Amino acid sequence: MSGLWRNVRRGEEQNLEARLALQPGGPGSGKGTQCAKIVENYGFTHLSAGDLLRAEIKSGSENGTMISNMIKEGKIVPAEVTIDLLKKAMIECGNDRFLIDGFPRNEENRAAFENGTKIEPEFILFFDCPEEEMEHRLLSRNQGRVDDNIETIRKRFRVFVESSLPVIEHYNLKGRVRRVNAAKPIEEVFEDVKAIFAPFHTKV
Ligand SMILES: Nc1ncnc2c1ncn2[C@@H]1O[C@H](COP(=O)(O)OP(=O)(O)O)[C@@H](O)[C@H]1O
Ligand SMILES: Nc1ccn([C@@H]2O[C@H](COP(=O)(O)OP(=O)(O)O)[C@@H](O)[C@H]2O)c(=O)n1
Ligand SMILES: [Mg+2]
Repeated sequence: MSGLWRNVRRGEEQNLEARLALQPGGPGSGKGTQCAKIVENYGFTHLSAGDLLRAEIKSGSENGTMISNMIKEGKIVPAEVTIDLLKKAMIECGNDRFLIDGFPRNEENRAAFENGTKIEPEFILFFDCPEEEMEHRLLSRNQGRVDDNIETIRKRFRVFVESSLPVIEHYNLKGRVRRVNAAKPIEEVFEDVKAIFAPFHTKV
């Protein structure tokens, strides 16, 4: 599917042919874990919105402090910042199939992305997992993340319910959501994920 990016800074337009799967599931539902397995088996490039934002903080960019504060508070970073990073990553990687993890997380993310690209996602992969299980996983993740503490985790859960679930419902009404029971062991979740990705064939 073709989309048109407008590069605001340079006043240029760039064509981007892309097929997208979006993954807005809850914090700790296993998005990153399953994306890594999908990439091993199918020809998708995994882009994690959270990883791109954390890399932007590390790079010392002018937005770094703002992004860092938002992440510590479990808040959603303004869409233009995240979309700019996604856009760059999509253009640079040269692939045309993307699995975008942790996005869109709210209505602003969704509307800005769709209006900016005119690309309709092929499907939305929704990892459904009880909060209790997600909390347990996040507290045992051990990646040194500033937001994996109980206080921020509770805020992230609230943001998920108030802002991300309505986006999933929006796509559900369009028949685009593929729900996966993410409360099972990793390999069992992947069995269900494989059934969804099977039409995209194995990586060549
Ligand atoms: N199905 C699963 N069962 C148990 N633990 C899991 C499962 N999927 C992921 N995990 C673990 O839970 C933590 C969060 O997983 P991650 O993939 O980072 O989730 P997300 O990206 O959705 O926040 C990690 O430590 C991961 O190893
Ligand atoms: N689309 C996005 C994705 C992440 N984020 C920020 O980055 C944080 C971590 O996102 P993440 O996807 O890496 O977190 P997990 O769900 O993987 O635990 C979020 O809590 C937000 O503060 C954002 O602002 N906008
Ligand atoms: Mg993640």
